[in-house]
Amino acid sequence: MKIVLTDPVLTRFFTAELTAAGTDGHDWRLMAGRPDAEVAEELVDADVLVAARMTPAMAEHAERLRLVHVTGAGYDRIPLDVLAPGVTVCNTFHHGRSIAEHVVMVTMMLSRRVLPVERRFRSGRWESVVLDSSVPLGLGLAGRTIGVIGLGEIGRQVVRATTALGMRARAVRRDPRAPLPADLRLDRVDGDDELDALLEASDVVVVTVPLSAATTGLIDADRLAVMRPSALLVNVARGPIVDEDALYEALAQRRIGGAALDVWWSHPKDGVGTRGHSRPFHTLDNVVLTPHHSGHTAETFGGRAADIAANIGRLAAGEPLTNVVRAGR
Ligand SMILES: NC(=O)C1=CN([C@@H]2O[C@H](COP(=O)(O)OP(=O)(O)OC[C@H]3O[C@@H](n4cnc5c(N)ncnc54)[C@H](O)[C@@H]3O)[C@@H](O)[C@H]2O)C=CC1
Ligand SMILES: O=C(O)C(=O)CO
Repeated sequence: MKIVLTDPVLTRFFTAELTAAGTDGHDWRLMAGRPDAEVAEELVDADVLVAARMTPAMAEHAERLRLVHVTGAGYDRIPLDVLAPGVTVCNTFHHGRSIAEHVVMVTMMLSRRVLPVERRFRSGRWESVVLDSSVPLGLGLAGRTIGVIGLGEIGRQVVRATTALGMRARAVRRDPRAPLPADLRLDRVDGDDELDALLEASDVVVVTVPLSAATTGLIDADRLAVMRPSALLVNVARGPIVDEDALYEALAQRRIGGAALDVWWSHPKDGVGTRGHSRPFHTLDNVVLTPHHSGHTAETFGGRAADIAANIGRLAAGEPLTNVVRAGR
């Protein structure tokens, strides 16, 4: 099979793992960082694309394609409506713990004012930041409430990690009655129509739902207005789930306590700029900003490479694939 790989992280660290595990002998084309037009040309006679993103032009001309293996969980950047009906789309997981650890880290950075304290200390000022009336006193996490929007791979690991620190957790999910693992210590699980109640009650709100028509702009000005003035918003899912202008205004006017943003409204490859945002979030001191970095660990990518290799082996052997998000007809 001809397999086109465009994911730069998998290419850098896991090419050997991908090309082993029952997939030897295939014709791998490593195209990370190459222009979209070149990738599209390479896909004309390819069997498999392993990628985080695919343009409609790539999909239009990929006539031999049988499988698009997304290298992450979200497949919002795969043009399902343009892909031929025979193409199967699979995704991968293994990121839940790494992202939950990131959520704990950035929540603590915000609640304990790590960035302003560290910046002052670097500039040679030892005196306690708490004596500066412009910097609110740090807050501990134990006993505070974390509100998790979505209870999939990430949401569940966030609940496990934060309740282990003594936080109280509540969540909204589409079907609040569906069974959940018994070890999840949740005070309350509501349907997604109870989102406002979660926002009102939470000290930390974590966004972990996929991007879809239903979740675009889910956290808008009205929803931000419901949040507590000290509340922190952590978005590790996708940028457009939160309204960019409304969030910037809420942070700049200190109507919420702070935000940790790992995901953005635009992506460098889309040609919209390299910061991922059009409002100056990088000038605010109540934010922690990371470039889609929350899942970047050896554990995440090692697990993903193994899953993708195994699925390619199954495809070659004519066996059923795992993690199918759209079955080719
Ligand atoms: N920052 C990063 O590096 C990463 C970001 N992501 C993003 O996070 C999203 C979630 O990832 P996982 O938890 O692994 O996916 P998942 O598929 O395991 O869980 C998503 C959950 O959200 C629920 N959901 C969907 N719409 C909802 C709504 N309107 N209200 C409440 N719940 C809703 C689903 O039923 C599901 O339980 C992905 O789709 C992706 O966009 C995923 C992995 C890494
Ligand atoms: O898995 C995903 O959806 C990501 O965003 C990147 O790992």
